[in-house]
Amino acid sequence: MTKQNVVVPEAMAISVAAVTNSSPLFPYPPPRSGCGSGGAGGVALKKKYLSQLELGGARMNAWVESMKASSPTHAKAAAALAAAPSVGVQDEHATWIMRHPSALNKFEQIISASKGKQIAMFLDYDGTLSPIVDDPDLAIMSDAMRDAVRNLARFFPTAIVSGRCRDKVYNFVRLAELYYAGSHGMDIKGPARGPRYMKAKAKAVFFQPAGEFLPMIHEVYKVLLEKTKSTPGAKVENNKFCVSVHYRCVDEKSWSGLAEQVKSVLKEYPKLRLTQGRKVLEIRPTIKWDKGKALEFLLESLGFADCNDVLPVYIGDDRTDEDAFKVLRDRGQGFGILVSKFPKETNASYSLQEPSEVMDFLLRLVEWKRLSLKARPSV
Ligand SMILES: O=P(O)(O)OC[C@H]1O[C@H](O[C@H]2O[C@H](CO)[C@@H](O)[C@H](O)[C@H]2O)[C@H](O)[C@@H](O)[C@@H]1O
Repeated sequence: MTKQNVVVPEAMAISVAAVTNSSPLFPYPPPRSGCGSGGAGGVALKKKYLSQLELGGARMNAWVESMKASSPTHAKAAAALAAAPSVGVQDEHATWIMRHPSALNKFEQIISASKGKQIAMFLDYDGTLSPIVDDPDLAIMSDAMRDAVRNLARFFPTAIVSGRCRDKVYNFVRLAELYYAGSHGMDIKGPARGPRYMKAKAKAVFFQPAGEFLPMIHEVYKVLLEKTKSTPGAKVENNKFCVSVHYRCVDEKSWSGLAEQVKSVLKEYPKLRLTQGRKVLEIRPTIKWDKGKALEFLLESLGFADCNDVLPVYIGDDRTDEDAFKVLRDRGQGFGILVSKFPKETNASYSLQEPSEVMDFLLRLVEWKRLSLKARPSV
């Protein structure tokens, strides 16, 4: 195993929480953020765990623990919460909600922060605009959600930022007026014409920072298809600049075998790395590009580089969205909104429980904008 394709920090942090059961928070660390590492105790745990990982044998366990923890819907995680003293759990939940209040409850606060600024919307797809389902090909977005997003884009520049390849996510969303960043931001394309309200500010957008990896990703996709076909329920998805290996429908007993299969393939590709999403292993180029970088790139393309008159709002449910939440937090600009029913460590400022709440939030934004335009004195 070469160094390039080991993603110790994410897997390790997840596993520490999962293995030690030190907190009723669902194990969902923001990658590379250092946030929620648990102070000195957390560092000690990480060190201890790192040495376990270095023992080699434990490394696979770490991956499997991490895979188990990768979706808050995991039955055992839910059972663990149910078994924990309910007062403690409730306290933890209340504390978490205080730190990441509902974006619906704090709508006025969000709006008042947007005074004099153009709101720009960034939306993840799976788990945010469409509910999580077993078959990735059936993650259909409702017509009502599509209408909400269509109306949103009439007032605010709107981008979909997804781990799926751009064509696939476009086929689900089917709104030509949006910006799309597929393959975790490695394939960005804007609409033929920028939004009218952006005047001449917005530039034409097309950017593929991982172009040179295309043949390699395609090859790895084919190898993984072959390699994993002995694992019932495993599904390999070609996302153009990255590959997803789904294990949502794989028997838990086979997870470690599947992780082993994937890692044995990756040994041959030191320029690729492995990350995790919700019951999915993601294989992607080692380039320093993620949803956070895509967000910055889009803001610049929209004419908002180094300027204060924009309020970016990013809504997402997954670990990969943490890169974008962190960018907003570091810039001290705009807000991240995490979609989750359960407390998770996050760089987001606000929370929403599920896609239906995301839709309510988008509808309220549209309604607020309509009313504020109506209330404007005519010149
Ligand atoms: O960034 P996203 O738009 O959230 O994409 C992340 C991955 O989403 C999809 O997988 C997830 O949703 C599936 C459908 O609900 C679910 O079956 C799977 O378990 C989830 O991981 C998509 O299929 C992946 O390619 C994306 O990378």
